[in-house]
Amino acid sequence: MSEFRAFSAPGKALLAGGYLVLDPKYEALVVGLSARMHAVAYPYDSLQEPDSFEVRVRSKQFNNGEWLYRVSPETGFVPVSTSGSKNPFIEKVIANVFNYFKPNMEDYCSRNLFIIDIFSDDAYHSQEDSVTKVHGSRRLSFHSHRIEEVPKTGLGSSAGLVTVLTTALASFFEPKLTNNVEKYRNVIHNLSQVAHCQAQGKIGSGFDVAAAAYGSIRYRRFPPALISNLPDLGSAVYADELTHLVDEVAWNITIKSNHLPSGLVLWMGDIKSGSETVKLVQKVKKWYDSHTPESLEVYAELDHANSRFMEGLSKLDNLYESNNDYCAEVFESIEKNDSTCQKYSEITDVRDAVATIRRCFRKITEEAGADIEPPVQTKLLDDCQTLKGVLTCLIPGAGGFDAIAVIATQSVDLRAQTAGDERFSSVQWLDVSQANWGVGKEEDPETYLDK
Ligand SMILES: Nc1ncnc2c1ncn2[C@@H]1O[C@H](COP(=O)(O)OP(=O)(O)O)[C@@H](O)[C@H]1O
Ligand SMILES: C[C@@](O)(CCOP(=O)(O)OP(=O)(O)O)CC(=O)O
Repeated sequence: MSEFRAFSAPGKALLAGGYLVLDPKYEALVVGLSARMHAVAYPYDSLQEPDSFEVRVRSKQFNNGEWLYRVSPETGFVPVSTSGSKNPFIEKVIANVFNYFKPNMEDYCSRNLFIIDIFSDDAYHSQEDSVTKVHGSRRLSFHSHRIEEVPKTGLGSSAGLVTVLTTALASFFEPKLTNNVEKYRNVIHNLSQVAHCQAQGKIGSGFDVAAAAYGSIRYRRFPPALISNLPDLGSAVYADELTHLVDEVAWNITIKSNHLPSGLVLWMGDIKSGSETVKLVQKVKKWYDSHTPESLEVYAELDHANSRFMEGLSKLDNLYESNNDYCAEVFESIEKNDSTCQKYSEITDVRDAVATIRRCFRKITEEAGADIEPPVQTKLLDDCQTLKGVLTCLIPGAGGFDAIAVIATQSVDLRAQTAGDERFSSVQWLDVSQANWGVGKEEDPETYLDK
């Protein structure tokens, strides 16, 4: 592939299945978000030295946002940084894409320099200390700090980066990929899961990478051993083992396309407080292991409530598609958010399921000492629940202090409804909503190019 091409991958919000999704027994609901990570691949260029590849990844929105890595067949495509700065996510993507495609130097001797630009939409990061500039024909935020120093909003920037960079890098080796990402989606997903786990140094559930690859989905995880059993990068068998895992091994993963009800919109509130997911996961695991069989019962209740939540959303989606008089009554009731809501099981089923989920998470919060739904978030969610147009609201993902997710009717404007209301002073509503499609080609790559 020799012309400019661009790709993007969505962010994520885990709406049901936090913690349980770490166990393949349980299914989760993760929604793709309109905030996307973008990658622009430039035509091949050539290095003076014909015995290795150089991959240059530039993130111009961030200070020192450039990473140069050299790889060669002789060293098992182990990336060597030639720019001084390192980015583990970029490094592992390069390592795995090259080990999967195993290019030989003869085929690429005059096209062994790959240049890729990365862009991230505003919602992924705090906009403090940034300026908005027109780049190409896009308005982007440019930060005065390094990417590692810019506060995040937890929308899955690393999962989106790994997935979109895997896609862009693979497009240098597979010419047909650019115009048919769908055909290579599974390969992109598998390579991205491996790279993301290796870069993070841990094997999470992978829901975030799955959402970046496939969009809004119902998700059941892959067995961690698939990745932990891989040999060390650089070993003589790594490339073959990786290819076997990506192409031939059954991952036993569940990825079912899903979406929020058409008549409803997802609002994400950023609370500008941090949450340490790794520490929360450790505390919950310790609680789970030390409180059996009660903890198993809590998980079973959570799983049942998660399923009822997902089914309730599907029922509302079908109702909205029916577009009949009863549908109008139900959605008008959500708009009013008054006592009439009690008349409609389509509303009460979803709210009862979320109430059970929240109650179980508060129980774990108390018993495990893990702030999944701490009291300040309970108060905020209870206040959100009273707002016009709100169907339900919850703490996404691992929970904590940093975010809330609200599902509301299309016409509602939570910014206007909460402006000046002290109860919501800690909330910054992100300019993001649900977007159901995964990694894909962008039709207008020239819009990323600064003339
Ligand atoms: N636009 C970007 N350019 C380069 N690296 C990025 C970019 N966005 C995210 N990253 C990488 O991902 C890391 C953040 O990943 P992580 O801590 O998992 O946050 P998140 O929850 O947003 O995925 C950053 O420190 C950086 O290494
Ligand atoms: C606890 C989890 O099940 C979900 C964490 O969801 P978040 O969306 O909170 O994840 P981060 O963005 O990494 O903080 C861990 C997992 O599934 O890997």
